[in-house]
Amino acid sequence: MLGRAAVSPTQTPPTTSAILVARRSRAALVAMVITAAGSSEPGRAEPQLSQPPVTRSRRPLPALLPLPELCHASQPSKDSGRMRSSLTPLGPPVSRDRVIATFPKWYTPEACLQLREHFHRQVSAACQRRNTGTVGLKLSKVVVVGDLYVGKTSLIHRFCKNVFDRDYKATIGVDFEIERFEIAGIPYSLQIWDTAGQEKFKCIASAYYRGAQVIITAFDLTDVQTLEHTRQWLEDALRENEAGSCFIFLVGTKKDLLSGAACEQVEAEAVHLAKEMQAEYWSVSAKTGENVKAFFSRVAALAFEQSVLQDLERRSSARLQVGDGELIRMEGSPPETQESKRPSSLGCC
Ligand SMILES: Nc1nc2c(ncn2[C@@H]2O[C@H](COP(=O)(O)OP(=O)(O)OP(=O)(O)O)[C@@H](O)[C@H]2O)c(=O)[nH]1
Repeated sequence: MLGRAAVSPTQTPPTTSAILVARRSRAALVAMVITAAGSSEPGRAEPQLSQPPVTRSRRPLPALLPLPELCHASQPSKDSGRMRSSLTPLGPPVSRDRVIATFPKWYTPEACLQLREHFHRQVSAACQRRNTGTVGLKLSKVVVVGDLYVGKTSLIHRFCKNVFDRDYKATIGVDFEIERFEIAGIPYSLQIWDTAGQEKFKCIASAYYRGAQVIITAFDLTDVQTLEHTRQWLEDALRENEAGSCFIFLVGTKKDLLSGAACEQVEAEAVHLAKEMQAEYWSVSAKTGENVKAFFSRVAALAFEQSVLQDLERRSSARLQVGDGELIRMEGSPPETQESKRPSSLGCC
């Protein structure tokens, strides 16, 4: 399991800024920066819920800081249903259900970031020519935020591990999973960050918002207050990122708990808010798995397209045409600045 520390609640946890390096069960090597949240002890946080009854088993998790290059090289090797991409000679094969050949569709056209049904023309051409630069080596950061108990962890676990746990274990600080895809024949990875919804861990979690390519704001379809809070969650996440640099998704969870009519009513409200937030809207259920794979495929495809377009743009702007048309390649253009530019052709946030 990536992003989870094997620290028992009974163990005395390391104090502020103690850095551990551990070998994870999925052979990931990560550096874990453990920081105490206020006066609360990492790994011993008691979920503070005003509402639902909870199982008091805890997720003894400190904040985790991955080393992207190590994480990328240390993916889980599940045996079944894998395809080996010709472009990933070093990594294990990508699971069949992570292969995206056609552009995944939106949930509702009323609140969607991209109405196209096909990959961007330039992106398709670049993929066909295998001219996608360093995109295949990139880990795109996805940050999931929202109130406690809305089902952020459950959503990620349903997608990454195909499991659902009825018991609530509060996330302490942050946690992450890495999912590898093959999109239009090109390897691509998402680093999906699960953040704590509890107020007292917000200071830890917010330290990990920076550099997000995708922000997922989650709310519970059965609790309208959590929808109202998404605005604030988004604001906090955007504060740590460059304006216009992130794809934003608004996701209603626990769809299985609502009847069709009740769901439609909340969805109408959520779609309205999504438009204001310039977000794409989805309703999902981690319990039944409804829409979970389709949703993350959409996230991966949009992030991939953006990465390819940015890479093409970065490479073309690094060339200066001179004299009789000879090209000079400029080395060392600042990658951060270039990376953070959203291509206008994507037409989103
Ligand atoms: N019926 C149903 N229950 C769900 C669903 N998703 C999550 N839950 C339940 O809701 C509770 C909270 O889920 P979590 O995924 O732990 O919530 P969280 O948002 O990660 O909470 P924090 O880590 O505290 O921020 C758990 O008891 C889950 O079993 C769903 O799709 N359907």
